[in-house]
Amino acid sequence: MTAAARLHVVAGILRDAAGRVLVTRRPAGRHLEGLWEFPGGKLEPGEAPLAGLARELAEELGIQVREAWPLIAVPWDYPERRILLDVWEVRRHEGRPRPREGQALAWVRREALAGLAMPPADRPVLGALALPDLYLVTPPQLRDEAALRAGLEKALARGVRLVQLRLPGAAEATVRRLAAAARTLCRAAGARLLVNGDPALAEAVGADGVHLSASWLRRLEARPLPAPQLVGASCHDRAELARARAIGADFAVLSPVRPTPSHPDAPALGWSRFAHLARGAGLPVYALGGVGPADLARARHAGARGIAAIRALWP
Ligand SMILES: Nc1nc2c([nH]c(=O)n2[C@@H]2O[C@H](COP(=O)(O)OP(=O)(O)OP(=O)(O)O)[C@@H](O)[C@H]2O)c(=O)[nH]1
Ligand SMILES: [Mg+2]
Repeated sequence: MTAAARLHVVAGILRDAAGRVLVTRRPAGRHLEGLWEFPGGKLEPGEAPLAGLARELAEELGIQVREAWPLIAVPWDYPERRILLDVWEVRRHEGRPRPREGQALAWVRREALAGLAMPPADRPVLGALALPDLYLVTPPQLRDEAALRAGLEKALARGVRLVQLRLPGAAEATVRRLAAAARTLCRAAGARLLVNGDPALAEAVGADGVHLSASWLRRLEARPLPAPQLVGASCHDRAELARARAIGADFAVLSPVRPTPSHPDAPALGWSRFAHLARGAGLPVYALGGVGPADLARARHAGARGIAAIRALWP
């Protein structure tokens, strides 16, 4: 069966002023009855996803969607049906959500969603929601511990919550020393630290996970570290994204979106190619390569989970 044969389901993430997320409970007598879900439903034939989302949320909640961007599209096979769960974050809407179909409705803190009984297809959606918008990658030539501390402290103070320590060509002792320093700072700020390279080394230094280079990604048959440790992967094309999803990576970084001084010869994807690849990836994708925080809205409309950067995020 091809992707086109899947039942295309659109669902929306709505937040209240306190940042809590809206979930509704599937009524008795329907598929997966009694489970909590994100409001939404099946697309009608020929309907565009955003139009379908607006229709479903008007029908179920009585609200008007004004702006939304894609979060993640999860292909999922239930024994009785195959779906593409296409989840959007609603940025702006009008009206206060009311249960128009007799369904129970609850606003839940993002951290508490994992404790709800939700359909299994929603697991990757919770993973995407738990990731931050910005992903800092440390500068490749960095070897000095004081410089690392100074840069990291500033970046963390500015709100960075996910950091990749990337030290290409560094000796293992250097990786261990710098990772220990970075780990202390990241922990104190509530940020997660991933180490680029060998998963065993990332685990040994007490990082929160590993970031796989494309060559590590090629070598692995399965996810190298169990959850809740994070596994990220560097990807440049559709095949690498498919591999990242196949081994169960938590997210991918897709590059280069734009030409960068560090990789002047690598052909840039551009936003439309990025959007095309990110859309079908089935896992959260960060945009990397000549992008910065100023590109966040554009990246999110193109289906990115967020932006990853060295220069634009390193103070
Ligand atoms: N809306 C929504 N549907 C989900 C989620 N997760 C998930 O697996 N689904 C599945 O996607 C499909 C949603 O379509 P729907 O809401 O129109 O469900 P339905 O078949 O009960 O509707 P119907 O009674 O009108 O035919 C169902 O199979 C549902 O189990 C989710 O978070 N939100
Ligand atoms: Mg529905």
